[in-house]
This record gives sequence, C-alpha cells and structure tokens, in this order.
Amino acid sequence: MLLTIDCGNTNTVFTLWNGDTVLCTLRTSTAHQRTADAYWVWFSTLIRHHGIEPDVEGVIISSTVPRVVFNLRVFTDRYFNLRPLVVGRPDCLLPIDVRVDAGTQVGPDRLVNTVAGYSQYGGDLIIVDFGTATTFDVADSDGAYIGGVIAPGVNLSLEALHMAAAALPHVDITHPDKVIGTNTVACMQSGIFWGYVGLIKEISGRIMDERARDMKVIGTGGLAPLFQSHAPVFDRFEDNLTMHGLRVIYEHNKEQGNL
Ligand SMILES: Nc1ncnc2c1ncn2[C@@H]1O[C@H](COP(=O)(O)OP(=O)(O)O)[C@@H](O)[C@H]1O
Ligand SMILES: CC(C)(COP(=O)(O)O)[C@@H](O)C(=O)NCCC(=O)O
Ligand SMILES: [K+]
Repeated sequence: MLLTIDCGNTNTVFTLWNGDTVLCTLRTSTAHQRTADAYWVWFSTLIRHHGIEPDVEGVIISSTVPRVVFNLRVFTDRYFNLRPLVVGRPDCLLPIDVRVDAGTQVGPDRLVNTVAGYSQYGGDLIIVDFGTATTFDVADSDGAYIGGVIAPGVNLSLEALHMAAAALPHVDITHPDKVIGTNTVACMQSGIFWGYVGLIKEISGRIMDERARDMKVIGTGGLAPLFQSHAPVFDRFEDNLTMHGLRVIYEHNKEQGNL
C-alpha cells in the first residue's frame, strides 16, 4: 500500500492506495502542532473504521506548509519504519522539468498538479486548483511547469469581506440564481461567484493568448464542481488530481531506482 499525503494551508488529506485503486481518503485540518502520535491515533482509528488492515510500504508528502513536514516524517518513521518522499526536496525526483526564475520555491502542490495533469492529458494545460489560494499552473507541451498565477481563494475572499466590513456577515459560497442581489448575502455571493467565473475565464484566455495556442483547462479542488456545474469554465474537472500526481511521482522515483 502507498500512502499519499497532501497538506494544504487549510486541510491535510491522506489517501491510501492499493496499486492504482484508492482504498480510502481521510481529511483533517492542517496544524503544525499535531504530533506524530496524534496522526497515528487519527489514522489508525479511521482505517479500522474502513475495515482496512494497513500495510504501508511507501509514503509521499506534498506540503504547502513546511512546518508540518517534521511531524509527518516522525509519524512515517515511527509507525511504518519508512522514510517518506517529500516533493520539493532535492532527493525527490520529478518526471517533469520546472522552468521558473532561479531561486523560486514553487508550491509543491502546483508541481504535483502539473505532473498529474500531464500524465492524464499530455501537455499544454492550465490547471486551476481551488484551495486556500486559487492557483493556475501552466504546463508546456513537454509537461514542464512553466509558471502560473496565484489569486486569493474563494473562501478567503468571502472571509476578507466579512473581516473588513462591519456590516457584512460571514456567508458561504453558493451559486446565486441572479447577478443582481436583493439582499446583503445575495450581493456578496454574487460578487464572489460571478467574480471568480470572470477571473477564471479571463486568466485562462490571457494565458492562451500569451502562449499563442489553445490549451486544455482542468479544474480541481473542493469548489471546482460548484463552478463547473453552473457556469462551465473548465474542459475537465478532476476530483483527485493532487493525489493522482503524488502516486505518479512515487512510481517515477521507484522506476528510477531512487527508493
Ligand atoms: N466541497 C466544498 N464545499 C465548500 N467548501 C469547500 C469544499 N471543499 C473545500 N472547501 C473549502 O475550500 C477551502 C480550501 O480547502 P482545501 O481545498 O482543503 O484547501 P487547501 O488545499 O489549501 O488546504 C477551505 O476553506 C474549505 O473549507
Ligand atoms: C500558492 C499556494 C499558497 C497554494 O496553496 P494551497 O491553496 O494549496 O494551500 C502554495 O502553492 C504556495 O505556498 N506556493 C509557494 C509559492 C509559489 O508556488 O510560487
Ligand atoms: K491544494
């Protein structure tokens, strides 16, 4: 079994694989204070709930929060007697080139998304990931990560409105039927929903203009289906893109004799 771990700034997701089959996916909030033992209590309890006898032979981690990696390393070492691969570290090989300005520390989740997108769709891709931030990752025709765009996340934008304006409540994102809101909540939801539809269309279009070619736009992340079902902005929606990419990178390291 392979354990793939994706730590975003908001949530940490564990996926357990048997070959290319997902056995289960577990989600918790991201917290650097969480100890190796606390991960084990959570993981082993839920695994038992799913009726799985864990037999983990490999672990690969992508983390946008550097501080959480330490305890995850201890967790992996203590409970599986394994050294995890950590995306972004020099000892973790990638099957794609990374062509950005020297010294840039690209978010590992963005590299993983690019690997996953390229392995499923080939090159010339734009991957839009709705996490804490809304990111656009651009893959060249040979799959290389060549940069992208970082915009505020959908929930972050809603939270910022609430925090900064005394009269604006906390609201959840939803698809508003109309653009013109006739109450405060509807006005805010319209601003965010249609604002992001515009942002995705405009940025994708400009990336294609800049590259002077047509590109496939892949949406991923929790909120992608909400947009896709009401205002199609992607060519494809992928539920588990980051986890798929982690598995591809792990297999690549195995093939290269790096494990
Ligand atoms: N299906 C969903 N519906 C509504 N909100 C969601 C959904 N999935 C994730 N979110 C919210 O989107 C934000 C980003 O979540 P997530 O994708 O886990 O981000 P990250 O990868 O940066 O940790 C969080 O505020 C989370 O609560
Ligand atoms: C842009 C991000 C904050 C997105 O993180 P997420 O929304 O998945 O938590 C993350 O990829 C990151 O910290 N990137 C480093 C800078 C860069 O990618 O250029
Ligand atoms: K993410």
